[in-house]
Amino acid sequence: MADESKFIEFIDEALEKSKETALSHLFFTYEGIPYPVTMCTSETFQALDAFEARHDDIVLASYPKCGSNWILHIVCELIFAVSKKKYEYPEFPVLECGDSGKYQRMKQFPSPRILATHLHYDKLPESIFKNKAKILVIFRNPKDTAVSFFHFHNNVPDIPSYSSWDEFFRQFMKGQVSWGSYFDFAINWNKHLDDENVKFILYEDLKENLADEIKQIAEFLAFSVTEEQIHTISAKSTFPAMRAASQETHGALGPFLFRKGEVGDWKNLFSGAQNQEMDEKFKKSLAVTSLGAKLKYESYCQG
Ligand SMILES: Nc1ncnc2c1ncn2[C@@H]1O[C@H](COP(=O)(O)OS(=O)(=O)O)[C@@H](OP(=O)(O)O)[C@H]1O
Repeated sequence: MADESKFIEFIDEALEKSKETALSHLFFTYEGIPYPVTMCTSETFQALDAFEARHDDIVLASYPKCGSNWILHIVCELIFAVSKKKYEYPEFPVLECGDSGKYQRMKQFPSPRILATHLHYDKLPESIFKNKAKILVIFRNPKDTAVSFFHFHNNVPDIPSYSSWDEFFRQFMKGQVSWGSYFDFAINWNKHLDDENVKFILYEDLKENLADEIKQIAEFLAFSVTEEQIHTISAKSTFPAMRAASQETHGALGPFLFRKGEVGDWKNLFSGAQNQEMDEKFKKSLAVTSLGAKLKYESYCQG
C-alpha cells in the first residue's frame, strides 16, 4: 500500500542493533520511562519537544502490541481511498523513534502526516493538542497485550529474549518493559478519551466488527468513503490478509509482528496466580474508571 522502504530500513537497523544488545542493556530511562536503546535516544526526545504538529496530522496513540500497525494500515488505506495517492513513509512512522533530525525533515512532508506513537499522554508534544490534531487511541486487553509483547521478544531471533514467560510477566507488571507500564499508560489516557479530537478504539471491537469500525474511523477523520470502499479496505485489513503481505510491508520482522491476531491467547500462558495478580491490579487501578469500562475486562480477561 505505502512506500515501505524507509519503514523496513529502520526496522532492519533496529534489528541489527538488537543483535549486539543483551536484555540487561536494552533499556534506558528518559523522564522515568524505559525505552529500547535500539529505537530511541535522549537526543531525539529532546528534539521532540520542539516538534510542530499540524492540525491535519493524524496521531495513532497506543501502548505497544495493542494493534498500532493494524490501525496504521487502515488509515493508509483510507487516505488512498480518498486521495488515490499511496501514503509514503519518508520516515519511520513512530514519532519518537529515529534520529533527532527527523522532525526537521518532517516539516517538508505533505499533509496528512501519520504520527504513530507509544508515548504516554503526558509525554506527547504540546503542539498536538494546541493545533488540535486528531488522535486515534487504540487499546487492547492487558492480558493479550502482555502475551503478544512476550512472544515478540522471544520469537524474533535478533531481539533480546526473556528467560521465561514468568520473568517477562514480572517485568510487565512492574512496568519495566519498553515504553513502561501498560497501567500507567492507561491511567494517563483515562481522563482524555472524551476530549475533542480524540477517538477511542478497542482492538477487540475491531476483531468483532472490522467494517463498522473502519466506517467510524473514516467518519472521525472526515473522510468521505463509499460502502464499497469500506468493504475493500476491511478485506485487506483482516489478520490473514495482513500477515500474508507482512514480509513485503515489514520485511523480516513481518511474520513475527503479525503473529496470531487473536483475542484470548492469554489463556495459553497465564497461570492462576498471574490471572489473580492482574485482575487485582486492574481492579485497583482501572476498574472504576471510564476507560476500565471501555476495555470490557470481564468479557476479554476473565473466564
Ligand atoms: N489485522 C489484524 N488483525 C488482528 N490482529 C492484528 C492485525 N494486525 C496486527 N495485529 C496484531 O497486533 C499485535 C501487534 O501490535 P502492534 O502493531 O501495536 O505492535 S508494535 O507495538 O507496533 O510492535 C500482534 O498481536 P499478536 O498476534 O497477539 O502478537 C498482531 O498480530
